[in-house]
Amino acid sequence: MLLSRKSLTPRRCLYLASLFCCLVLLAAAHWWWLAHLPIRQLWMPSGIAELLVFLIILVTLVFTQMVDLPKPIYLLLTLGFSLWVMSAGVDVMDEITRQPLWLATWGEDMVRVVGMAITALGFFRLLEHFVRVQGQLEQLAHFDPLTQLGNRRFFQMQAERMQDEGLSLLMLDLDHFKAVNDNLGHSAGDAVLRDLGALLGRSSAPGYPVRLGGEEFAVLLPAMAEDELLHYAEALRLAVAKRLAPQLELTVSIGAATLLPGEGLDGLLSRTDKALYMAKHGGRNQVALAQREEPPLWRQGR
Ligand SMILES: Nc1nc2c(ncn2[C@@H]2O[C@H](COP(=O)(O)OP(=O)(O)OP(=O)(O)O)[C@@H](O)[C@H]2O)c(=O)[nH]1
Repeated sequence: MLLSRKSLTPRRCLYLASLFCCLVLLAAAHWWWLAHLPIRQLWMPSGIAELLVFLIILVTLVFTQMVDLPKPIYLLLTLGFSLWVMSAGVDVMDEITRQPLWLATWGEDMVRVVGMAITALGFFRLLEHFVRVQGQLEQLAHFDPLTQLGNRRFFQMQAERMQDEGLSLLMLDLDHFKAVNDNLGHSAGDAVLRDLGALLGRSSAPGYPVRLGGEEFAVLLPAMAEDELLHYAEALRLAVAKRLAPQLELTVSIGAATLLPGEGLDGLLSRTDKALYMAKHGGRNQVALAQREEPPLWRQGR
């Protein structure tokens, strides 16, 4: 929850209590020291409007104390609202008793201008903070933290976006990756996945490489003819065999498919997945092209 009483720490309560005391002192000063000046009516429309302004700023200040904000933003908003609420208090008092000019000028106008300026600065900082946090959330929601590639959600969004124009899909799965983890440890396995992500990022233009999960990756491509798609996938397979941790001699199996007329994304995914399965069971380190009715065409890569 945005507003939480937990944020209202004893220190913040003490601060609010001090501010309340200042406001009471301000009212008392007007009552006793300025009582000789002509008394005005608070219950005129302008008086009620000023009372409302005072209350709105006061309530906003209290709410500010109930939100967990970065400290510099919290301090700016609290200082700005405090000055502003004091000036609004002086403004309300002005409706009860006439004030000397110095008080109306310095206690009201100047303090209000400074308070509003500091509050505005606090709000700019707050907006900057929200935009930054929004970017971070977007990154977390759509990108895989290990490889920095898009994740499954990004894949789904991007595939839906490209669907109308037609699209081709490659699904890639590292061969015998478990052995890397088992022999060299999980962090070595992570490093391999990171390197594969970087390699796909460099080699997948004009496609969108994503990590679907584990050691399974995909590349979304604009629709390609079968020959072209095979050629592209083959180049990617060779790039992995040649450049991904050469000392480990890692390879990748690839399933490839192009969206057929009237076919949905689920159909495309299922065909590509089957083609990948066939590539694995055909001996790995190869590309298999999926077709609608017929069994996959094989392309031996060794
Ligand atoms: N280091 C690391 N390993 C992962 C991650 N996600 C999944 N794995 C590992 O990936 C391995 C996948 O193993 P398998 O499904 O047996 O596949 P494989 O060993 O590549 O064998 P084939 O796919 O049949 O060639 C498992 O050991 C998982 O623990 C990850 O984020 N980091």
